[in-house]
Amino acid sequence: MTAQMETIPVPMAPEDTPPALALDGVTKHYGSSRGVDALDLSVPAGELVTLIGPSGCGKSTTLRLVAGLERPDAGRISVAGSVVAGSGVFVNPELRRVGLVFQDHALFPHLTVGLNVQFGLDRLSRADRRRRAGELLDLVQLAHLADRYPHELSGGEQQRVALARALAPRPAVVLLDEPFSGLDESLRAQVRRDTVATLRETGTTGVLVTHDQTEALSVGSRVVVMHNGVIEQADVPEKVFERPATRFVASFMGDADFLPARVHRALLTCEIGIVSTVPGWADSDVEVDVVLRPHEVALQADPTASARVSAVEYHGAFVLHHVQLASGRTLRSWQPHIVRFPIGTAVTVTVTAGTSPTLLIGDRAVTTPPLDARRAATPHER
Ligand SMILES: Nc1ncnc2c1ncn2[C@@H]1O[C@H](COP(=O)(O)OP(=O)(O)OP(=O)(O)O)[C@@H](O)[C@H]1O
Repeated sequence: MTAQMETIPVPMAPEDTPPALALDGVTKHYGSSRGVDALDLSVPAGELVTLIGPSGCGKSTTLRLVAGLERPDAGRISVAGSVVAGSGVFVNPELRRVGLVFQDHALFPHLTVGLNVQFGLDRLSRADRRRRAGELLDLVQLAHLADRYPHELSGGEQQRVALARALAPRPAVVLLDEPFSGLDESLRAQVRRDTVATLRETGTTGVLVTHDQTEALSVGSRVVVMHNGVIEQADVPEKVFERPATRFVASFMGDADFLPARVHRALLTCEIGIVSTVPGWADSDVEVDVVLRPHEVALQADPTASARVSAVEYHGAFVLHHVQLASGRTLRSWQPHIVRFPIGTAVTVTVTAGTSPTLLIGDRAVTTPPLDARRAATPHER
């Protein structure tokens, strides 16, 4: 039988549906320390956004502001079209239609699984509470554990209960703060798949905070990269990885090396030679930095080459080679597990065919030549 990949369709909201979550110039400072600054973000209904950035970049502050655990200094937050903070409004957390799932699950230890899931449903009748909790426990396949207490569950089961509890009141948006980081590696991938499937199945809008680049890229229909309290880039995963908007995003989302380079007559060259053509840059002569990722860098043993393998890291399926160029700069190259050049091997370094790398001027990516880089092509170049 042929294996088939199952794709889960993302529910599309009607065009006139307001975003499930909108942040408009949201700012929060703690004394002289910047929590977040002028955040703008719109999350359409049904979308699962991942929020990633280094420690202290403002991820938790963003979630806390949306949940109503902090008040913004400026800006406005709307949930499903209603302002919940800003413009003189502050809606209390329990009235915001925002669900929360934390890393430590934060289940009530003295309540059974069933009662944990019923917790936020106090406006329903007792019978309706039980029915709704039952539906959610069915959804996360834990109905048989409804009478257990949290300490009688595995970490993965506790995480599913926390998700069921967050979804039970039909929130407009669920915030998930590193929900898988307390789970061991073997369980993590399965719980992650189950969680994403549950969110998709229920058409729930989610904002998931993670430290893990692979998780951010594989789970999010959009990835929001934060740095120093601001959003550096918010885009589909392919764009964030393949077309990073800034030097920071290029280096934070995956491995990246940077080499000084020049675009001259639409040819991108750097220390390793011609890298690619750059359509649209025919009239430019400009210094840039080129971003090269290890999977784009090819190596070939060549005793006459000036580059040397300086370190080799075995990663199982692939072997990461560090190569020192004549200038002393280093590039990295992924090789399949059967290729392992000994340290000191002289190698020719090229860029794999079809690569069109990101170019940076200063810390920003550029796709068109800067105006002052246009030059009058000399007659013999025409
Ligand atoms: N209650 C607070 N008082 C003072 N400063 C705070 C407070 N909460 C957060 N900060 C500061 O705001 C900035 C953003 O913190 P935040 O917790 O949002 O970062 P984070 O991206 O969630 O980090 P981590 O990944 O480590 O959890 C940091 O500089 C932090 O020190």
